[in-house]
Amino acid sequence: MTQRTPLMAGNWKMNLDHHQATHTLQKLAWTLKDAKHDYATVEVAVIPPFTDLRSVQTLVDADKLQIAYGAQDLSAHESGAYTGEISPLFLTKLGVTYALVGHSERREYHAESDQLINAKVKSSLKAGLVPILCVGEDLETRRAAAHVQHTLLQLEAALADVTAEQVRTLVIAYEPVWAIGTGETATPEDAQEMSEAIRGRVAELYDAETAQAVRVLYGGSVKSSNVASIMAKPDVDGALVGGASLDPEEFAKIVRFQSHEVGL
Ligand SMILES: O=C(CO)COP(=O)(O)O
Repeated sequence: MTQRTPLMAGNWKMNLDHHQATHTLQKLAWTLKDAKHDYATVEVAVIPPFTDLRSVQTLVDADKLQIAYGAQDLSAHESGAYTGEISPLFLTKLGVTYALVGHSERREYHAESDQLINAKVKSSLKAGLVPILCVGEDLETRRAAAHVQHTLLQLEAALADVTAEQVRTLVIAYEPVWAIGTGETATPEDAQEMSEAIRGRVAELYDAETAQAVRVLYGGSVKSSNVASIMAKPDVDGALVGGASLDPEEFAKIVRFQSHEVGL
């Protein structure tokens, strides 16, 4: 069985300018250093706004930080007349590791279709970025008990023409829309049900080895007080954290969930 390294990724959304980003990242790095955090046991990533990425890169390089960083979105195209878009190649040039693809806020406010999300998954993989593919249902869909079917359809559409080899490197984030920024968290059982279903569908679409390699994160109101019980579930490999990742001490506690068994 493949050993999957847990990943804690902080999605800053449209918060923190490049000065604030530097301070926040510095504080996160110091807090984790003080706690003697072993990055080989739990990987850490921050996902700042585009305008912060160069400053983040400079700090990571200068202080030789082991914290990875990602982009919140990217273009499906490499270059050309696409005003306002960011090429995946520009991101790799900045040392970016991850790219969020299909976050629910992009799906909702920018009407991103499954087809576009599939194109972005492929453009990030082509550029050598690791997509963090976001899937998840809204409240209405959950109330209708159609959440598993809905989320797996999003998954399948996003993975069209993506090879098993590529999927093994992928991160999938299950983010139920009703739990994002609401303080409402899915139960650990909800997170496990969907993570297991996602892994099961990857096994059907590809093979068991691929399904064992892919990392599945949970996202939606994750805090230091609820992360440990969610991480205790066998198919949950980490968290995509919004609001709580803006506070470096709180985010460090989330990263260090193994050292404080809160909520278990
Ligand atoms: O959307 C999220 C992360 O991408 C979750 O946000 P919150 O942790 O603020 O609910």
